[in-house]
Amino acid sequence: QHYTDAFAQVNPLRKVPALKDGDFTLAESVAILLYLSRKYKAPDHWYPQDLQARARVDEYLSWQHTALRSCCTRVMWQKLMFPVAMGQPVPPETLAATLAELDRCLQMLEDKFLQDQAFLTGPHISVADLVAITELMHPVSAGCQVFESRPRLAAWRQRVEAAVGKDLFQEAHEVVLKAKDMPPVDATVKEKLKHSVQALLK
Ligand SMILES: N[C@@H](CCC(=O)N[C@@H](CS)C(=O)NCC(=O)O)C(=O)O
Repeated sequence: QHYTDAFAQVNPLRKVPALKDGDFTLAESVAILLYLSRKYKAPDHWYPQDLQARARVDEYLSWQHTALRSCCTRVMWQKLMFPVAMGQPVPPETLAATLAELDRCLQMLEDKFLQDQAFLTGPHISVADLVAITELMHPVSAGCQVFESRPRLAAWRQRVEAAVGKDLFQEAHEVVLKAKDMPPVDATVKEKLKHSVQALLK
C-alpha cells in the first residue's frame, strides 16, 4: 500500500507512519507524535513545557533515531524478517555483530537515560518512553531476551505498561509481536521492498 500513488500523496517518502489531518500531511514518527501531543494539548508530562525537561525529551528523541531505533530495526530484520518473511538467509557473523550492538545500545539506554529514574527523562512518563518501548518490542518480537537480564529495564517496562494501561499497551504492540507468524511475502512485494531493506543487512 505504501507504494501506491494515493499513499505518495500523503507521504512522498513512501514510509509509515504518515499523518493526514484535513489538508495537512506529515511524515516522520517523532514529528507526528509531537504534532498530536500539541494538537490535543496532551498532559504536560508527555512533552513538558519546562525548558530543560523538554530538552531531556528532545535529547532522547534525537539519540534514539540513529542508536536504539536503528539497531532494534536491524535485529528484527536480520533475525526474523529476512530469514522468515523474505526467505533470505543472514550471515551469522552479521547477526552476531548486530546483537552485540543492541547490547551496547541497551546499556547506554540504562546508563545514560534511565539511570535510577522512574522513566527515561525523569520521574514522569513522556513521549520518550513511548518511542523507546515500541522500538524495544521489535527485538522482543524476533525472540531476543531484552529485559530478562536487565532488572532496571524490566522494572521500567512494567511502569510504562502500568502508566498507559495494560490493554492499550497490548494493542499498541499486537502487530509487531505477531510478525513471527506472518506468511512469506510474495515475489512482487519482495521486489518492491528489496531496495529499501538491503541497508538493514549491514
Ligand atoms: N524516520 C522514519 C522512518 C520510517 C520507516 O522507515 N518506516 C518503515 C516501517 S517502520 C517503513 O515504512 N518501511 C517500508 C519501506 O521502507 O518500504 C520515521 O521515524 O517515521
